[in-house]
Parts: sequence; C-alpha cells; structure tokens
Amino acid sequence: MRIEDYALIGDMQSAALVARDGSIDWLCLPRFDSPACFAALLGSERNGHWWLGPVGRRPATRRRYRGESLVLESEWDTPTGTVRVIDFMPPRDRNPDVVRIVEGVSGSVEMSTQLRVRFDYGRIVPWVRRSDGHLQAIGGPDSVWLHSPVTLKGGDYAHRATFTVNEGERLPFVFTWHPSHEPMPPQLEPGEQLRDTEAFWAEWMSKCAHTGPYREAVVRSLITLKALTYAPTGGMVAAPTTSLPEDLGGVRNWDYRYCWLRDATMTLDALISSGYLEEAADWRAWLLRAIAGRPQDLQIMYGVGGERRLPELLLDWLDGYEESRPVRIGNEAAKQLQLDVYGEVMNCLYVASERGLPPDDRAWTIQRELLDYVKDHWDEPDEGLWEVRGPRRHFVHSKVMCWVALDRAVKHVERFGRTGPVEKWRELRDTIHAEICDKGFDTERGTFTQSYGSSELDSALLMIPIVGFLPIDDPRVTGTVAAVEKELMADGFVLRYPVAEDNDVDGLPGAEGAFLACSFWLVEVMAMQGRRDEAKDLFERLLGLRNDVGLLAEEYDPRFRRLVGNFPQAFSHVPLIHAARALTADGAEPMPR
Ligand SMILES: OC[C@H]1O[C@H](O[C@H]2O[C@H](CO)[C@@H](O)[C@H](O)[C@H]2O)[C@H](O)[C@@H](O)[C@@H]1O
Repeated sequence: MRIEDYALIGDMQSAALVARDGSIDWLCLPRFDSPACFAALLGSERNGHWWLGPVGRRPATRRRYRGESLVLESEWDTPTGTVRVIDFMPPRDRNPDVVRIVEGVSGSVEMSTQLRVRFDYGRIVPWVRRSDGHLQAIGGPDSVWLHSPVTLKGGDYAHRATFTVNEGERLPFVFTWHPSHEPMPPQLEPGEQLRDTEAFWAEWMSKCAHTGPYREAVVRSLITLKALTYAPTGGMVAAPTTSLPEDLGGVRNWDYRYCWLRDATMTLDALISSGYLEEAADWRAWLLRAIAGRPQDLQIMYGVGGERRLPELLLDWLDGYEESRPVRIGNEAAKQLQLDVYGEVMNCLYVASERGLPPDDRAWTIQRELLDYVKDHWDEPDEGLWEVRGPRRHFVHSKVMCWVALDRAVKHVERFGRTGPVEKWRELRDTIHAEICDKGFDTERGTFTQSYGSSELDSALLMIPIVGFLPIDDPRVTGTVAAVEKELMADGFVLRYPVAEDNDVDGLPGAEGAFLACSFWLVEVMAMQGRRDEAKDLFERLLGLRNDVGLLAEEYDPRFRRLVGNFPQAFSHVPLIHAARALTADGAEPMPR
C-alpha cells in the first residue's frame, strides 16, 4: 500500500491506519508510543493486521469521513450489491476500542475478515482462546478481545470468517484492549458508541472559528491535529507512526510518536487561531509539568506523558516500509540542542495570552528562566530545527528564533504588564538581530544563508518575515525568498535544504522529497508579498497532494509522485491552516500566530 492509501481513526490516546482495502495495518495500544499490535505497515501481514472487506480483497470504491468527524466510511460497489464499513475509535472512556460496523447498503455482499494480532511491534504471536463466544488474544502485558456476532475460526496463526451482509443489515465488530492481568472490560454497544463519537466531533467542530475559503481542508487538518493530541496530559505527537521513510528504501526513518516542543507549539498556534483555547490551556499545563526543573535540562521533545528518556532502538525483525530499514523506535534527537524551541515556546505562550488564555504566574516564572538560558546560550552552535545529525552549526533560523524569544518576552511585558529585566531583553534582542544580519547574510548573493559562513540555503529562512524579524519588503527578505524559489524548488514544491545523494548537508545518506511545511510557508510569504495568484496556485497544488480523505505526510517525493515520511503529519497540517488564513487575510503584516 502507498502511504496515501491510508486513513486515520483515533481516540486522542492512540490511532490506527486503515488501508483503502479495509485492512488496519498500524495500531499501537494503549498509547501512541506503545508497541504496535498491528505492524503490517512496517513489515508484512505476518506482523499483525485486521482486514475486513468484500471477498476477493480490493480497494474501496470510495471513502470519506462522516461529515466533520473522524468516523471513516469505506464503500465497495460489487456485482451483487454495495457494502459499507464504518471504522472509528470512540473517545476513550476506560479501555481503547476499535469499532467496525459492516452495513449492507444494497443487494447482498459476501464479506470476509482476517485478524492477526501480533503484540510488541509484530513479534509476539499471542495465545488465543474463546470465552463465552468472544475471542481473546493474550501476550505478556497485553490482552485484546473481539466481540462480534460473526464467529472467526483459527488456522495458520490467524482468525478468519466469511459471511454475507444483506441490504439494511448491520454487523458490528468491537476490538478492545486491556492490561492482561485485568478482567474482560464491559462490552460496548456499537450503535450507541457511533452516535456518541459523532456527537463528540460535532461538539468539537461547533467551536471552530475558521471562516472563509478552503474550509473543508482546514477542518480536516484541525480534526487531524486534535486526533494527535494525547487527551490525558495535553501533550501531542508529531505523527502517529514511526519509520515511514523520507527516502523510499533509505535510512531516513524516524519515530514521530513523541511531543516535540516545536511541532506542539506550532500545532497550538493553529488551534488557538481557529478558536481552540482549551487545548492551549491543557498544553501549557503539560509543558509546565514536562519542563519543570532546571532550564538547562529542557529537552526539545518528550514522551506524551512528559517522559524524558526516548532511547533509539532498531526493530530488526521488521523489514521496514517498502524495505526502508532500519525501523526505529525512540528518537535520539531528544538529546540535541535546538535553540529555536525557545522562540517557539515564548511565541506560542504570547499568542495564547493575546487570544485570552488566563495568565499563570508559574508559566511566567518558567518563561523568565527560559530567557535566562537563551541569554547564556544563544551564541552557541546547535543542531537546528531540522535536527541534523552532522556537526553543530550556527543556524540562522535558530538565532532568529532566539530573537523571537526575546521579542515576545518584551511584548509580554509591554502588553500584559508582566515584570522582568525588559531593558536587558531589548538590548539582547538588538544584539542578536545585528549579529544575524552581519554573519548570516551573504551580501554578494543577496540572501540569508543556512548557517553563518555557509553557502547553502534553507527554507526555514522563509520564517524571517513570518515571525516579524524583518518586514516583508526588506530587500534582504526579497533576496532570500527569490533565492529559495530559484534554488530549492523541486517540481514546483520546496525542499528544506539542498539534500542530494552526493552532498552531506544533514549528516545522513540518501536524498529526500519536498518538505510540505516549507512549501506552505512559501504560500504564506507569497501572500504577504502581494503575489496572491501565485500563492493561491501553489496552495491549490499542495491541496492536490492530500489523499482522498484529506491527509498529508511530512514530504512529497516528486521523483515518484508519492507522499513520503510519517503520516499524517502535524507539521504539514499546521502550515496548511496558516496558509489558508494568509490567503484570506489582507496585507503584508505578519499573521498573529
Ligand atoms: O532529518 C533528520 C531528523 O528528522 C526528524 O526530524 C524531523 O521531524 C521532527 C518532527 O516532526 C521535526 O520537528 C524536525 O524539524 C524534522 O527535521 C527526526 O525526528 C530526527 O531524529 C532526525 O534527526
């Protein structure tokens, strides 16, 4: 299956990927970052999956989400009739459930299902038994139950059934996880769960403040971002998958099931600007707990519960998506120095205050400590927002975001009467600004560069006008935007930096596709420059990369015309929302974000 063949369902604690042919190929329980019980996505069906569809196994004729919800409907037209499968995960009460309801739409259709549970990322074949007519699979700490009027029979380490569904009939399947030492959880009534799940999403969408064009794309992005939040703590994952390759067949395979301060703050900016302040309050509480302690111990990412240790492990029993090895869990980038996150956190908390998030003294105390850290470390080299695995550098974007940290602190004082050494912050803000303009700008080429003294470009430089570091009509901005457009485009989309088989910009072998976030940033910048037609054209081409249910991965590889990287990716859906807003706004001022 291609990455774009998957749809997402989730319960704000974990998520599953449902293939176009009705197979659930990825599901981690009970949390986003728990071991997968279906890992066919990164190996084969032998690593666990749950297929449900008409016999003969073929892609659905059409799929959609039911209205503005995360309830998926796949329909197959067959020679004998039409059948619908409704897939969803009810927002969690106690145990995680996947509910699948088969509905006869017309005629009668012969259906089939195959369930292979493999705990621990496809490695553990569970012990399966039947109790009171229900199927239970147990392996170590995990237990799952399948409740259904359809009886599945075992053989060849899988459970299968074939059955007929007639017009007007409904046959439910409910798959429930619980810790294996606990008794079977109470059974759900699937029809009631469907109503409640739809009501949950309707209620959440009723708060959406987005007006203007592109509503459908913005709404799907908002729902996807909400699905990536971890409800118990307020944390949010960058994507629900690990190791979907940025380079098909290559080694650029990373685990995104963690809470990056960068991705999370950007997600919040998008949610806040769309009217969702509650998520901002939850995330601020998560942040304060996660970073509690000494500011020098701040990490750039955490587990969704605030965990700090995310050691990288290789799962050698998985072949990888289209043989893209290694499959990694954990992420060593957690230990990197990425100075931009200080600016992102300060900006996000400032925007939240502007939008009415009530003040919190503890939050301000921590912000002041973060500023102390910036004061002492802004002039050090770091790994930057792209988390390069090569040597540290003086990344221009990192320094710009240090400027943002101080700028938003000053504004916080000016606007909300907070106290702090504001004169010192102003001075340092000016010092950083002057150094960037001096050391990060190539006067001969008329462009800012990726790092001090380098000749490389970087699309993160598009953030310079977006965050308000320089005005959009400053010649240095004009030159940088022109250079990015000239040198970093592939098939009309934007690369983050000039990565190719024969250079070593990021310390990794192989190449990668166009980075979708950067392409959306260019839309925003073009809109600010008054190039509305070009901005609209690029934006609509980007929308054309979404799959049939509106989802985007991290990158698009123009060589293969395919989405690549983890999926669906918050870092792509966030700038989609900002770009849509920029196209409805008027003028060259940076968007409040
Ligand atoms: O390119 C190498 C790095 O790739 C990943 O980082 C990317 O994903 C992050 C999560 O969305 C994002 O915050 C970052 O800007 C991206 O470069 C990976 O997580 C890193 O371990 C890896 O070094």
